[in-house]
Amino acid sequence: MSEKRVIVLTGPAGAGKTSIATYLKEKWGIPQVITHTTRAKRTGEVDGVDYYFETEESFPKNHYLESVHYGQANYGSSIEGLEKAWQENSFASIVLDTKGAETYLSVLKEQAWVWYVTIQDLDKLEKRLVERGDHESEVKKRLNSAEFRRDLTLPKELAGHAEVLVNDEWQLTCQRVDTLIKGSKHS
Ligand SMILES: Nc1nc2c(ncn2[C@@H]2O[C@H](COP(=O)(O)OP(=O)(O)O)[C@@H](O)[C@H]2O)c(=O)[nH]1
Ligand SMILES: Nc1ncnc2c1ncn2[C@@H]1O[C@H](COP(=O)(O)OP(=O)(O)O)[C@@H](O)[C@H]1O
Repeated sequence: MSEKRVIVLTGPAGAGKTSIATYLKEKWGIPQVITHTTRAKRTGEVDGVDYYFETEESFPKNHYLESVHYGQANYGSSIEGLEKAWQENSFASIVLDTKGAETYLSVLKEQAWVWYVTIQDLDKLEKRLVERGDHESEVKKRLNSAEFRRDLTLPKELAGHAEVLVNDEWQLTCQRVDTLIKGSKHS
């Protein structure tokens, strides 16, 4: 398969988008497009690996395919970041909020393969964020943000254009991911 494609992982915070992006890299060698953000680095996060961490001054200097304000911070995905991942592999992944996913779909059309990641019991998202090590005050702000609440449901613009992955049981999610990837290689 030579045509370039990008798996767009979207859905609410804590649903498992980053975990799936890591699995795609480790199991399938699918590189992640690194995006830019002005939010503070969390413990364990590495600049250039998890995000390019930017200041309010440096953030506007990049060339964005799309950018959003999410919670308290700015986030943006650059054309250069996408090209860099595509140089490594014709298949890449990117983690975006649903607004970014809509933009990616409208710009890249069938090159964007949207996966909406969610869980059945949405009340469990808070527990996952706390267990991930996020500061409790940050978790509260995140859960109260309009963007978080918006991303709890699949937007109508993405309905019919997205795979829905219910990430309750990690092993089952891995099996679903494997099935999707194997299927894509025959299409
Ligand atoms: N549109 C868009 N969303 C992004 C970008 N980078 C990250 N996001 C999304 O921004 C939201 C907040 O990300 P983050 O602060 O890492 O928190 P998390 O969702 O709790 O892991 C998530 O929904 C990410 O998918 C980007 O470049 N563009
Ligand atoms: N199926 C699962 N069951 C329980 N915990 C999970 C599952 N998938 C991911 N997690 C954990 O939940 C937390 C949030 O996952 P993460 O991938 O960071 O979500 P997101 O990128 O969507 O915000 C992490 O600590 C992760 O290890």
